[in-house]
Amino acid sequence: MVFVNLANLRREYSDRGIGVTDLTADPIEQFARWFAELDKAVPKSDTSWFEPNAMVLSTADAEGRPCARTVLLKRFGPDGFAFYTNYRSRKGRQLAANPAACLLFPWYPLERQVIVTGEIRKLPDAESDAYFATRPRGAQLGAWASEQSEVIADRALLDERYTRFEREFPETVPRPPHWGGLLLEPQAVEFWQGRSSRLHDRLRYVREAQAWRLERLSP
Ligand SMILES: Cc1cc2nc3c(=O)[nH]c(=O)nc-3n(C[C@H](O)[C@H](O)[C@H](O)COP(=O)(O)O)c2cc1C
Ligand SMILES: Cc1ncc(COP(=O)(O)O)c(C=O)c1O
Repeated sequence: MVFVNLANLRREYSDRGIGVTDLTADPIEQFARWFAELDKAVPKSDTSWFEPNAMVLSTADAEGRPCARTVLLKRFGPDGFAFYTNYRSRKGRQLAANPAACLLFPWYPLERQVIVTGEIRKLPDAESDAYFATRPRGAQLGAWASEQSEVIADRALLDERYTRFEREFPETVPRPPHWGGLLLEPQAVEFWQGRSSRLHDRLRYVREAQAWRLERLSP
């Protein structure tokens, strides 16, 4: 039996604070600033396996049971945060029943996290088509081969399906109708900056009728 005590794993965070006046009026602009800082700060060597656009997507089923997984952010702007997936996957089915969701960006290299909550809707087919066309052929065929989130008896079945679709689509691979983009429209965006003595800064934008309200949360 394994028992591992991790109580001694502890880091003290630096005191790179954020104040209300440091932030832009619009959370998407603020997100763009932090994203640019992260991109600059993180080395792009092969040995540093860090995906700056990776985010943890949390969803819940109709009964409110939560689950989470990593997905890649593919664009963000005034309308929200977009990623691509299989609409028939577990997350796809959950979101069809309950569009409420949360995105968490674990930007530990800068002692930061950003948490976005809101509702998710499908991107227009034309946008999904355009994005799908930019993916490498292997990933395009993979989207056909994988019945994402279903139990499979054997890895070989996946490879067989891949080969079958490789033959079916010798040239252009069309986008599977069950694969495409989802957009989270933010209702609240929290920017978290680690500080000493666990007295971190947390500043949250909350959407109101005309503008965003900015509030400070206790750490
Ligand atoms: C770094 C990373 C990036 C990922 N990006 C995506 C993605 O953009 N879209 C996706 O469907 N799955 C992505 N995955 C796989 C998901 O984490 C997950 O296993 C899959 O979507 C099935 O989730 P579900 O069963 O909850 O629907 C990624 C995994 C990792 C570790
Ligand atoms: C299953 C799956 N779908 C989609 C993506 C992200 O899209 P793309 O492959 O176009 O980067 C990933 C990225 O890891 C993935 O694992």
